[in-house]
Amino acid sequence: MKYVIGVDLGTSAVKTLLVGQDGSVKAEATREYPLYHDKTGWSEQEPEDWVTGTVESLKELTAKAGVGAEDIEGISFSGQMHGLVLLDENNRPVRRAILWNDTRTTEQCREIEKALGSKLLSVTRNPALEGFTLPKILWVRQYEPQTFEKARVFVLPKDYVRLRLTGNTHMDLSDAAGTLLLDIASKSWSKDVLSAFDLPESFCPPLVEASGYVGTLTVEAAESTGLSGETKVYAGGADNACGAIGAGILSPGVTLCSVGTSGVILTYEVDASADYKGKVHFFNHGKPDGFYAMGVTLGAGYSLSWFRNTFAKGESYDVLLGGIGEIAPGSNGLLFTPYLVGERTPHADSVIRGSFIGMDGSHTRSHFARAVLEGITFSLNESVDLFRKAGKTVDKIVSIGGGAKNPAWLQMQADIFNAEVVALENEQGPGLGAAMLAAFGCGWFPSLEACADKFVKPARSFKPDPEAAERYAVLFRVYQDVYGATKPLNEALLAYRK
Ligand SMILES: Nc1ncnc2c1ncn2[C@@H]1O[C@H](COP(=O)(O)OP(=O)(O)O)[C@@H](O)[C@H]1O
Ligand SMILES: O=C(CO)[C@@H](O)[C@H](O)COP(=O)(O)O
Repeated sequence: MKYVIGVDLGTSAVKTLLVGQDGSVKAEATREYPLYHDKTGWSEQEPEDWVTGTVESLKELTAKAGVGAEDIEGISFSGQMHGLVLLDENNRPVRRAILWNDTRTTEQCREIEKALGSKLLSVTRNPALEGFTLPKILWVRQYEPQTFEKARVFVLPKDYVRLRLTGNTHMDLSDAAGTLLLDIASKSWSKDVLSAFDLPESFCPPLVEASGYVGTLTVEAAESTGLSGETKVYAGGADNACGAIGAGILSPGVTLCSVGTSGVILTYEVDASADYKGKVHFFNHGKPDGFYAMGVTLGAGYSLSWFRNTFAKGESYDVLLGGIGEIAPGSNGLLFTPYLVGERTPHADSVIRGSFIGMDGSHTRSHFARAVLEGITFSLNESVDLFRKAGKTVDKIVSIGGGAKNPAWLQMQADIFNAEVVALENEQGPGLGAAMLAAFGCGWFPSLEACADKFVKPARSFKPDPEAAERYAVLFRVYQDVYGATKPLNEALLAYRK
């Protein structure tokens, strides 16, 4: 049998999947890497850590798969979006990458709004948010001019890893869509945006489709990963575009819920005509000519990993969450908002922070753990609510990402979203989506849809429990009030953050 590899360069770790022509996952490997928060609101990673992690993970994957290197035909990538990697004339990073969940750029966002006016939404189809790439470029130019002086081109996280494996620089459209530099509808770098900020077109890498062929592995990359130098490399896409592909969301109808470090509610859009007035993100899909709209919770899986690392260091998620099934919906009056790094949808707010409301002496660690999951899911439900109010039917949701590993959380999602939630055989949607881009690129299937018929394998379905859904519908309104009530308090606390 022939195989392809999907590499998912996430925020917490890189995950690699070896997938056979029949869609079966033959082997998996993963490597974690650190996240640096040197100041409040800052979030950075070392691009070299991504490369080392990817190479080691691929090496483990090829070693344990027991498959001949010549049988692995293609490889593609899924990557955390928006992260700025500035490269010098020798393609070396000039500083650490500034990530999607870094919110230092509020000042630059206001500058972008002022300079572009209505073009911001009509061309880039998105508002200026701290997490996007252009504000980060402007921040480095303003605050680190000597560093910026060395930069010749910018790329996004997975593009840097692919560059190191192939020697070639590219960016795919689905990831370019999250930079605020792309004309989304015409699929080209926007001359208007580039000239407004005096950036040369050479600062942007050549654009390709997510399934576009971009070369083969270098001799060194083949040697260090155990792959063949003949393995074909396909560009890959933004992790949410790949998550959508890996969940089979290639036409309207089914919605995606992804809980990785961030959390996402995503719907397919057939063309660029939908107008959400900037309330949700609007990006190019990894399927050629497709689009998607999505709401984002900045600290979804991150809230749970923070909770575990702070209060149950070294414990597995399964042990930490073991007791939540015995607690009724509502966590005995304990409510959590997951604003640990600020929020995006529906409140684009870099100052807001999280809270536990309603603590009393009866609450155990399991109540807190359940409240964290409920708060994350309520935040995602704000996006579900927004799509429903915009006229979309949200009655079936495919759930992927690390958060989809826990069945109690999947049931909670069904109850809070009041929709059927479907989990797949393998929760690694973005990695599978990347493998599908390689399979499609290799010509195994005439379309991504045909590939999805074979590769996307629904495993379990969770239906809303009417009583729990009703209880949550009432509590959701209380959750929604917490933002407004805690906003002035957080603004007052800002002076105390380092
Ligand atoms: N067994 C589990 N049960 C519940 N949640 C989990 C489990 N394992 C991981 N997670 C959640 O998934 C997150 C990681 O998801 P992942 O999709 O790997 O993220 P990323 O792509 O951002 O690296 C963790 O931060 C955690 O919140
Ligand atoms: O910023 C966004 C989307 O706009 C995030 O969804 C990132 O793409 C990171 O994803 P994960 O690491 O959580 O998968």
